[in-house]
Amino acid sequence: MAGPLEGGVPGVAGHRHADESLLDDEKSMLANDPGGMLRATASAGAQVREAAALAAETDLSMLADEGRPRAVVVAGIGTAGLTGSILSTVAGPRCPVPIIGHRSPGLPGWVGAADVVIAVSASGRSPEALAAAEAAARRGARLVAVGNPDSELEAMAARARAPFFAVPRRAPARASLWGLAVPVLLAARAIGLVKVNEADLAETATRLDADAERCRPGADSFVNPAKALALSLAGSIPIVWGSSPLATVAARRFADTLAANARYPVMAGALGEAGRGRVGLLDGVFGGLAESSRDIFADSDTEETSATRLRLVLFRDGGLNPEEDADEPVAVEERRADAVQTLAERRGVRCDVLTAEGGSAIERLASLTAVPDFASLYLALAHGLDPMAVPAISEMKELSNPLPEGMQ
Ligand SMILES: O=P(O)(O)OC[C@H]1O[C@](O)(CO)[C@@H](O)[C@@H]1O
Repeated sequence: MAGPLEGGVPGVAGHRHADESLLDDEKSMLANDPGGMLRATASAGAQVREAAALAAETDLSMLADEGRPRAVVVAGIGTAGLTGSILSTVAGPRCPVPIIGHRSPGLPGWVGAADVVIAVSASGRSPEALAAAEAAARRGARLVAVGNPDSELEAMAARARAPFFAVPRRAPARASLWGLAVPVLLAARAIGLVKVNEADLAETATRLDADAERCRPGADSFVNPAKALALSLAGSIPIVWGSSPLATVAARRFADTLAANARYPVMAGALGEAGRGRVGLLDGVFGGLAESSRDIFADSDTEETSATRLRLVLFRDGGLNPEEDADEPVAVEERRADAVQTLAERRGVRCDVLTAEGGSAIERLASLTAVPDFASLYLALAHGLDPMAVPAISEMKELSNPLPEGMQ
């Protein structure tokens, strides 16, 4: 096994090869996760409950009173930005109002008084969310803000007399997905765009709790689906495809957490789109060609057996009310998912399948994010990486942000 990187970039340390034994000992795993990402991820169910309680205390009457908006813009970056995709998929294709995710500072030029802007930022200070909130207030759009209490975003919402969901920041944004997403959904519910009810939220929270229990650090790999998924992806280039729009949101989320926590390069997207192009990867040097040149009797250190390979992760979603809810018949999505599994099998590319469960869109989404979230943490830990501190993100901020005045 390769040792930690030496003499490299400060703060960049870890093992080139995943070490399964690092996932055996709960105590040392927790020590290797000093920022508490495992604990924060296990709080997903509690985040749903807390956000639902928060919404009950937030006065959203100003949103509801002004009736249906022309469009809803969800502004934010990273995990905050993903909440826009979540809202869009929960609202479904029959939603009468366009829902637009906006991930750069400010707002599109057409946004005005007829629209609703939901500005989301876990820290309450991303330039993307702040500039959107400021532009929304200036242009007279209805504004709702979601983020850290006592932040610039809260102050901006107060100045604009806009509702603010104060989501306490206890972990990095990527471990706070549910705390950010639920207020966005409940703001959209107040304007009649989604049908999330209290039972859906309670069932989603219960499911997230149950998955956190199955994926707990003390559970061994053979009973812990997240450790098993992490080890199955170790050393590979994962491809994550979603069979439906909802499953695709979960696939993109997995790509984000695998990249930020485990620092793995991932390709993710909709299977429908992939089937017209990217599915060709299965035939290429990391796919079928790598598998066909593998010598199963060779020493495991030889180039042939240790070559980087693709691993397919397929998120399947049978759909809930296919006739009413989807543009594409579920049977088509299912046939496509069966087909890609056959393609992978024919080429010897390993495929892990996760199937959505639950009675509402939000619960089905949760059922496709819980195990993968934990898997991204276990993959980081198996490589000796701290899943929280990402030197490249801090360095990127440092190098790209201008120095404060007087320090140039
Ligand atoms: O939700 P925030 O605090 O606005 O941060 C936006 C994004 O920026 C990061 O903090 C990285 O700088 C991500 O982790 C996060 O999703």
